[in-house]
Amino acid sequence: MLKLQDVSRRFGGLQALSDVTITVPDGRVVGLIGPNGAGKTTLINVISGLDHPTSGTIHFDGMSIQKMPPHKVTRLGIARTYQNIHLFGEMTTRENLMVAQHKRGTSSILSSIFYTPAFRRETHQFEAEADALLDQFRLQDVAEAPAESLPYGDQRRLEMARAFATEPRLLLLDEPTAGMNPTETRALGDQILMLMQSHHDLSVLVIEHDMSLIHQVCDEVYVLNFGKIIAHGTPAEIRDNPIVVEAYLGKEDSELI
Ligand SMILES: Nc1ncnc2c1ncn2[C@@H]1O[C@H](COP(=O)(O)OP(=O)(O)OP(=O)(O)O)[C@@H](O)[C@H]1O
Repeated sequence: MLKLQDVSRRFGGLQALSDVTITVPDGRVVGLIGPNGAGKTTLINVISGLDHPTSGTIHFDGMSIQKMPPHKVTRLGIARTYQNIHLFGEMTTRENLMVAQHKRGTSSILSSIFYTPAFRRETHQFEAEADALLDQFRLQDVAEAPAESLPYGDQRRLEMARAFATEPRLLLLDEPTAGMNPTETRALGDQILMLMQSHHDLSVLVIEHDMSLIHQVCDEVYVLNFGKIIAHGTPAEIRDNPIVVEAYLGKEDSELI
Protein backbone atom coordinates (compact mmCIF):
# COMPACT_ATOMS: atom_id res chain seq x y z
CA MET A 1 0.00 0.00 0.00
CA LEU A 2 1.17 3.53 -0.82
CA LYS A 3 0.39 6.33 1.61
CA LEU A 4 1.19 10.00 1.17
CA GLN A 5 0.65 12.14 4.25
CA ASP A 6 0.61 15.96 4.04
CA VAL A 7 3.02 15.99 1.10
CA SER A 8 4.04 19.46 -0.10
CA ARG A 9 6.46 20.52 -2.82
CA ARG A 10 7.47 24.12 -3.32
CA PHE A 11 9.44 25.41 -6.32
CA GLY A 12 10.69 28.83 -5.18
CA GLY A 13 7.53 30.87 -4.73
CA LEU A 14 5.28 28.27 -6.37
CA GLN A 15 3.45 25.76 -4.16
CA ALA A 16 3.11 22.84 -6.62
CA LEU A 17 1.76 20.43 -3.97
CA SER A 18 0.08 21.47 -0.75
CA ASP A 19 -0.57 18.97 2.10
CA VAL A 20 -1.54 16.13 -0.22
CA THR A 21 -2.80 13.04 1.61
CA ILE A 22 -3.71 10.04 -0.55
CA THR A 23 -3.73 6.27 -0.25
CA VAL A 24 -3.36 3.66 -3.00
CA PRO A 25 -4.52 0.33 -1.50
CA ASP A 26 -3.19 -3.02 -2.79
CA GLY A 27 -5.12 -4.43 -5.71
CA ARG A 28 -6.83 -1.14 -6.59
CA VAL A 29 -6.66 1.26 -9.51
CA VAL A 30 -6.67 4.85 -8.29
CA GLY A 31 -7.08 7.78 -10.68
CA LEU A 32 -5.57 11.23 -10.30
CA ILE A 33 -7.19 13.98 -12.33
CA GLY A 34 -6.91 17.75 -12.37
CA PRO A 35 -6.58 20.71 -14.74
CA ASN A 36 -3.25 21.46 -16.48
CA GLY A 37 -0.58 22.59 -14.03
CA ALA A 38 -2.47 21.17 -11.01
CA GLY A 39 0.62 19.25 -9.79
CA LYS A 40 -0.12 15.72 -11.05
CA THR A 41 3.30 15.01 -12.60
CA THR A 42 5.02 16.56 -9.58
CA LEU A 43 3.10 14.08 -7.42
CA ILE A 44 4.28 11.08 -9.48
CA ASN A 45 7.83 12.49 -9.47
CA VAL A 46 7.96 12.65 -5.66
CA ILE A 47 6.58 9.10 -5.37
CA SER A 48 9.07 7.67 -7.86
CA GLY A 49 12.08 9.40 -6.27
CA LEU A 50 12.78 11.68 -9.24
CA ASP A 51 11.92 14.60 -6.99
CA HIS A 52 11.45 14.89 -3.22
CA PRO A 53 8.79 16.58 -1.10
CA THR A 54 9.62 19.79 0.74
CA SER A 55 7.61 18.35 3.66
CA GLY A 56 5.33 15.40 4.43
CA THR A 57 5.85 11.64 4.35
CA ILE A 58 5.52 8.89 1.74
CA HIS A 59 5.31 5.26 2.86
CA PHE A 60 5.25 2.18 0.67
CA ASP A 61 4.36 -1.01 2.55
CA GLY A 62 5.26 0.79 5.77
CA MET A 63 8.70 1.89 4.55
CA SER A 64 9.55 5.56 4.37
CA ILE A 65 10.54 6.39 0.76
CA GLN A 66 10.36 10.19 0.50
CA LYS A 67 14.15 10.59 0.48
CA MET A 68 15.02 7.56 -1.66
CA PRO A 69 16.69 7.87 -5.08
CA PRO A 70 14.72 6.49 -8.06
CA HIS A 71 16.69 3.21 -8.47
CA LYS A 72 15.95 2.23 -4.86
CA VAL A 73 12.26 3.08 -5.28
CA THR A 74 12.21 0.86 -8.40
CA ARG A 75 13.84 -1.99 -6.47
CA LEU A 76 11.11 -1.73 -3.82
CA GLY A 77 8.53 -2.45 -6.53
CA ILE A 78 7.37 0.93 -7.85
CA ALA A 79 7.57 1.50 -11.62
CA ARG A 80 6.38 4.39 -13.75
CA THR A 81 5.74 5.57 -17.26
CA TYR A 82 6.21 9.13 -18.51
CA GLN A 83 3.91 11.66 -20.13
CA ASN A 84 6.38 11.90 -23.04
CA ILE A 85 7.56 8.55 -24.32
CA HIS A 86 10.97 7.57 -22.87
CA LEU A 87 12.00 4.51 -24.92
CA PHE A 88 15.44 3.58 -26.23
CA GLY A 89 14.53 4.39 -29.85
CA GLU A 90 17.27 2.47 -31.67
CA MET A 91 16.84 -0.66 -29.55
CA THR A 92 14.27 -3.26 -30.52
CA THR A 93 11.05 -3.75 -28.61
CA ARG A 94 12.48 -6.92 -27.03
CA GLU A 95 15.73 -5.17 -26.06
CA ASN A 96 13.78 -2.36 -24.37
CA LEU A 97 12.07 -4.96 -22.20
CA MET A 98 15.30 -6.80 -21.41
CA VAL A 99 17.08 -3.62 -20.30
CA ALA A 100 14.28 -3.06 -17.79
CA GLN A 101 14.46 -6.69 -16.57
CA HIS A 102 18.19 -6.39 -15.95
CA LYS A 103 17.44 -3.69 -13.38
CA ARG A 104 16.33 -6.54 -11.11
CA GLY A 105 19.11 -8.95 -12.19
CA THR A 106 21.54 -10.32 -9.61
CA SER A 107 24.45 -11.32 -11.90
CA SER A 108 27.72 -9.42 -11.49
CA ILE A 109 29.73 -7.89 -14.34
CA LEU A 110 32.32 -10.66 -13.87
CA SER A 111 29.71 -13.40 -14.27
CA SER A 112 28.58 -11.78 -17.54
CA ILE A 113 32.18 -11.52 -18.84
CA PHE A 114 32.89 -15.18 -17.98
CA TYR A 115 29.39 -16.20 -19.09
CA THR A 116 28.86 -18.30 -15.97
CA PRO A 117 26.00 -20.84 -15.60
CA ALA A 118 24.25 -18.48 -13.16
CA PHE A 119 24.42 -15.64 -15.71
CA ARG A 120 23.15 -17.95 -18.50
CA ARG A 121 20.24 -19.13 -16.31
CA GLU A 122 19.25 -15.56 -15.50
CA THR A 123 19.46 -14.54 -19.17
CA HIS A 124 17.27 -17.49 -20.23
CA GLN A 125 14.76 -16.60 -17.55
CA PHE A 126 14.65 -12.98 -18.76
CA GLU A 127 14.22 -14.13 -22.39
CA ALA A 128 11.26 -16.30 -21.42
CA GLU A 129 9.71 -13.46 -19.42
CA ALA A 130 10.25 -11.01 -22.30
CA ASP A 131 8.35 -13.43 -24.59
CA ALA A 132 5.50 -13.56 -22.07
CA LEU A 133 5.39 -9.75 -21.86
CA LEU A 134 5.43 -9.41 -25.67
CA ASP A 135 2.50 -11.78 -25.75
CA GLN A 136 0.59 -10.12 -22.91
CA PHE A 137 1.00 -6.62 -24.37
CA ARG A 138 0.35 -7.75 -27.98
CA LEU A 139 3.80 -6.71 -29.19
CA GLN A 140 5.01 -10.04 -30.71
CA ASP A 141 4.73 -8.74 -34.29
CA VAL A 142 7.07 -5.83 -33.57
CA ALA A 143 9.43 -7.66 -31.18
CA GLU A 144 12.50 -7.24 -33.40
CA ALA A 145 11.65 -3.75 -34.74
CA PRO A 146 13.43 -0.63 -33.40
CA ALA A 147 11.18 1.05 -30.84
CA GLU A 148 11.30 4.36 -32.75
CA SER A 149 9.74 2.69 -35.82
CA LEU A 150 6.64 1.50 -33.93
CA PRO A 151 3.22 3.13 -34.39
CA TYR A 152 2.40 5.54 -31.57
CA GLY A 153 -0.09 3.24 -29.81
CA ASP A 154 2.46 0.40 -29.79
CA GLN A 155 5.12 2.70 -28.31
CA ARG A 156 2.75 3.63 -25.49
CA ARG A 157 2.01 -0.08 -24.84
CA LEU A 158 5.74 -0.83 -24.89
CA GLU A 159 6.29 1.90 -22.27
CA MET A 160 3.80 0.17 -20.03
CA ALA A 161 5.25 -3.29 -20.75
CA ARG A 162 8.73 -2.00 -19.94
CA ALA A 163 7.57 -0.58 -16.61
CA PHE A 164 5.90 -3.92 -15.93
CA ALA A 165 9.12 -5.81 -16.75
CA THR A 166 10.58 -4.63 -13.43
CA GLU A 167 7.83 -6.69 -11.72
CA PRO A 168 6.29 -3.77 -9.85
CA ARG A 169 3.69 -3.98 -7.13
CA LEU A 170 2.73 -0.38 -7.82
CA LEU A 171 2.52 1.02 -11.34
CA LEU A 172 2.45 4.81 -11.83
CA LEU A 173 1.03 5.78 -15.22
CA ASP A 174 1.42 9.41 -16.33
CA GLU A 175 -1.23 10.09 -18.99
CA PRO A 176 -0.92 6.68 -20.66
CA THR A 177 -3.52 7.51 -23.34
CA ALA A 178 -2.08 10.90 -24.38
CA GLY A 179 -2.43 11.18 -28.17
CA MET A 180 -4.50 8.00 -28.51
CA ASN A 181 -7.81 7.69 -30.34
CA PRO A 182 -10.91 6.33 -28.49
CA THR A 183 -10.36 2.76 -29.77
CA GLU A 184 -6.72 2.72 -28.63
CA THR A 185 -7.74 4.27 -25.29
CA ARG A 186 -10.35 1.57 -24.73
CA ALA A 187 -7.79 -1.14 -25.59
CA LEU A 188 -5.29 0.33 -23.13
CA GLY A 189 -8.00 0.32 -20.45
CA ASP A 190 -8.65 -3.37 -21.21
CA GLN A 191 -4.91 -3.98 -20.87
CA ILE A 192 -4.86 -2.40 -17.40
CA LEU A 193 -7.88 -4.46 -16.32
CA MET A 194 -6.22 -7.66 -17.61
CA LEU A 195 -3.06 -6.87 -15.63
CA MET A 196 -5.14 -6.37 -12.49
CA GLN A 197 -6.88 -9.72 -13.03
CA SER A 198 -3.63 -11.64 -13.48
CA HIS A 199 -1.69 -9.83 -10.69
CA HIS A 200 -3.90 -9.57 -7.62
CA ASP A 201 -1.42 -7.59 -5.48
CA LEU A 202 -0.74 -5.00 -8.17
CA SER A 203 -1.96 -1.48 -7.59
CA VAL A 204 -2.03 1.34 -10.12
CA LEU A 205 -2.04 5.12 -9.79
CA VAL A 206 -3.03 6.63 -13.11
CA ILE A 207 -2.97 10.29 -14.13
CA GLU A 208 -5.49 10.85 -16.91
CA HIS A 209 -7.33 13.60 -18.69
CA ASP A 210 -9.50 11.07 -20.50
CA MET A 211 -12.53 10.49 -18.28
CA SER A 212 -13.62 7.45 -20.31
CA LEU A 213 -10.46 5.63 -19.15
CA ILE A 214 -11.03 6.80 -15.55
CA HIS A 215 -14.59 5.38 -15.66
CA GLN A 216 -13.38 2.17 -17.31
CA VAL A 217 -10.56 1.24 -14.90
CA CYS A 218 -10.59 3.27 -11.66
CA ASP A 219 -12.01 2.11 -8.32
CA GLU A 220 -11.55 5.58 -6.87
CA VAL A 221 -10.35 9.00 -7.99
CA TYR A 222 -8.56 11.95 -6.38
CA VAL A 223 -8.89 15.43 -7.86
CA LEU A 224 -5.98 17.84 -7.62
CA ASN A 225 -6.35 21.58 -8.22
CA PHE A 226 -3.61 24.17 -7.58
CA GLY A 227 -1.63 21.51 -5.68
CA LYS A 228 -4.48 20.62 -3.30
CA ILE A 229 -6.76 17.57 -3.20
CA ILE A 230 -10.24 19.03 -3.65
CA ALA A 231 -12.24 15.80 -3.97
CA HIS A 232 -12.01 12.01 -3.58
CA GLY A 233 -14.58 9.38 -4.50
CA THR A 234 -15.76 6.89 -7.08
CA PRO A 235 -15.61 8.02 -10.73
CA ALA A 236 -19.40 8.61 -10.70
CA GLU A 237 -19.22 10.67 -7.48
CA ILE A 238 -16.39 12.75 -8.95
CA ARG A 239 -18.27 13.38 -12.20
CA ASP A 240 -21.27 14.70 -10.25
CA ASN A 241 -19.27 16.74 -7.72
CA PRO A 242 -19.97 20.48 -8.24
CA ILE A 243 -16.57 21.51 -6.78
CA VAL A 244 -14.82 19.35 -9.39
CA VAL A 245 -16.97 20.60 -12.24
CA GLU A 246 -16.23 24.18 -11.22
CA ALA A 247 -12.48 23.53 -11.07
CA TYR A 248 -12.61 22.29 -14.65
CA LEU A 249 -15.10 24.82 -15.97
CA GLY A 250 -12.88 27.58 -14.62
CA LYS A 251 -10.36 26.51 -17.25
CA GLU A 252 -10.73 27.24 -20.94
CA ASP A 253 -9.43 23.76 -21.78
CA SER A 254 -12.03 21.96 -19.67
CA GLU A 255 -12.00 18.30 -20.65
CA LEU A 256 -14.17 16.78 -17.92
CA ILE A 257 -17.11 14.84 -19.34
N1 LIG B 1 11.06 21.72 -11.71
C1 LIG B 1 10.17 22.71 -11.60
N2 LIG B 1 10.55 23.96 -11.31
C2 LIG B 1 9.64 24.96 -11.18
N3 LIG B 1 8.31 24.79 -11.32
C3 LIG B 1 7.88 23.55 -11.63
C4 LIG B 1 8.77 22.44 -11.77
N4 LIG B 1 8.03 21.34 -12.06
C5 LIG B 1 6.75 21.74 -12.10
N5 LIG B 1 6.64 23.05 -11.83
C6 LIG B 1 5.41 23.83 -11.75
O1 LIG B 1 4.57 23.17 -10.83
C7 LIG B 1 3.21 23.25 -11.24
C8 LIG B 1 2.65 21.85 -11.38
O2 LIG B 1 3.22 21.22 -12.54
P1 LIG B 1 2.89 19.72 -12.95
O3 LIG B 1 3.69 19.42 -14.18
O4 LIG B 1 3.07 18.82 -11.78
O5 LIG B 1 1.33 19.82 -13.32
P2 LIG B 1 0.41 18.76 -14.05
O6 LIG B 1 -0.85 18.69 -13.26
O7 LIG B 1 1.16 17.49 -14.27
O8 LIG B 1 0.12 19.49 -15.44
P3 LIG B 1 -0.17 18.86 -16.91
O9 LIG B 1 -1.54 18.25 -16.85
O10 LIG B 1 -0.13 20.07 -17.78
O11 LIG B 1 0.91 17.88 -17.19
C9 LIG B 1 3.20 24.02 -12.56
O12 LIG B 1 2.90 25.37 -12.27
C10 LIG B 1 4.62 23.87 -13.05
O13 LIG B 1 5.00 24.98 -13.85
